[in-house]
Amino acid sequence: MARRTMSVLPQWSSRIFSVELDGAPFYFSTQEKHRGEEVPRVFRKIPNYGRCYSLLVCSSDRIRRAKFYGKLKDKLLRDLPPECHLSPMFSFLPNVKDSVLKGYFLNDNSVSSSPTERLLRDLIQRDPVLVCSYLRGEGGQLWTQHLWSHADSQTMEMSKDYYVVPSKAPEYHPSTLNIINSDVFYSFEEAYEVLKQCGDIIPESKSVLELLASRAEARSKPDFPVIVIEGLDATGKTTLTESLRDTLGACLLRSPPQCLSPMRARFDREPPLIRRAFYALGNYITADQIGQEGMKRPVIVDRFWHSTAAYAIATAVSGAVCNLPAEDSEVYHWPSDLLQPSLVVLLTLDPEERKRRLRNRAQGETKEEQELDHNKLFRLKVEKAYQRIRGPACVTVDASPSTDQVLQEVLLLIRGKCHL
Ligand SMILES: Nc1ncnc2c1ncn2[C@@H]1O[C@H](COP(=O)(O)OP(=O)(O)OP(=O)(O)O)[C@@H](O)[C@H]1O
Ligand SMILES: Nc1ccn([C@@H]2O[C@H](COP(=O)(O)O)[C@@H](O)[C@H]2O)c(=O)n1
Repeated sequence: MARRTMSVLPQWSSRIFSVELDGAPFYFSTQEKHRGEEVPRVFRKIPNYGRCYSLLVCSSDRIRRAKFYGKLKDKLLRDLPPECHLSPMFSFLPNVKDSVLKGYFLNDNSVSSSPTERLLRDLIQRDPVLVCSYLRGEGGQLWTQHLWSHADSQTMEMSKDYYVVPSKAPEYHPSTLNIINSDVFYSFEEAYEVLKQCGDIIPESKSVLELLASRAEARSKPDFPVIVIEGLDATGKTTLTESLRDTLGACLLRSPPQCLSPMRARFDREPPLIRRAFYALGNYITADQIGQEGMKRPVIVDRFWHSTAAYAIATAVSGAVCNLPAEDSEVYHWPSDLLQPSLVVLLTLDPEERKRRLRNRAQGETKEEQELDHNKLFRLKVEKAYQRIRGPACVTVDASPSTDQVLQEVLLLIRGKCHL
């Protein structure tokens, strides 16, 4: 039975595990023989009476994996004894794309191990999750990892035991390895496939697919300039795009487009794989609208692919800004089948002024926007990702002057770049 579990995960012993404590990663790996290595730091922090486990979500069905991972934390927080502490965890093959399994590291300090182990046994029988327990050797000088078998969970028959040993930080932060086609989509087909797979579980997917079925044939490049205005919320995009529309006699479009509004709230509650595919497809609908309107007059677009990619990357990458993929990473490349605007302007604003504008406006914020307010790190990552996207790259404009000054500055840029 243990062999069956291992076949789910080839190269188990080549995997690195990372546990995030207060946003900082602690790495360890496993090996058959112990050669006098130190105990990994994350285990040195476990009190003498503490027990630890790892839970990694693992299924060949990516929708099931995404849905279950989204629910797992709530379930654990609800059902585990209060003395259990959960930390985000990854298991990955160093620098290998798409090799990441996500889950949690569990430190159980409750008196009895029974309630936690009963819950974990239950989980591996019903859900796509791999559980390992970690056993402390005498004197706490050694720890071993035991991968629980799926099938014989009653007796917890173990697969081969491995020693845990410290591991160096990999070149690429593990949270960056699965971004492509899980968080950011680089073609219509890839995003479309995700929503197609959700048809049975999310009825709204069918409505989106129906809208996409009536997409206009791909057109040639619009005759008129296409100008995208990007920026965090309350940086002045609506104000500026409306003024540009009036000044230039342009058509104003947005992404996601109006026709997706009835489905948006539902997709905002879905895990990143599904939510991001929805926004990616929204860009293609907007692109079709741009294609039509751009033959008649200039087009101004309120958010487009920069927003989709920047928010997705910033959410996917955990920890510090330096964990973002490097500037030359393919993660920041524009999808080859998506219309390229003539100019992308990124409005930036001092955080305090942005907060002041948000307070004055006092509208409902999405969860992600509240996160921007509370989490400085997230905001910095979104801004950095915006600035790294290429093909086209964005031109940054300081949005703190008066509305008219910002308008004049952007008009100058448009006239310089687009000959309007
Ligand atoms: N240059 C400016 N100076 C002062 N206030 C501004 C300026 N531009 C916009 N505002 C005000 O800031 C608030 C946010 O502006 P706006 O709604 O245009 O931002 P937004 O980027 O479209 O936000 P969201 O993405 O959340 O829709 C509004 O109350 C608006 O009147
Ligand atoms: N092209 C887009 C536009 C938006 N998003 C996501 O929506 C949120 C912000 O939208 P607002 O309408 O409130 O400005 C933000 O959380 C983005 O994740 C997107 O992905 N792509």
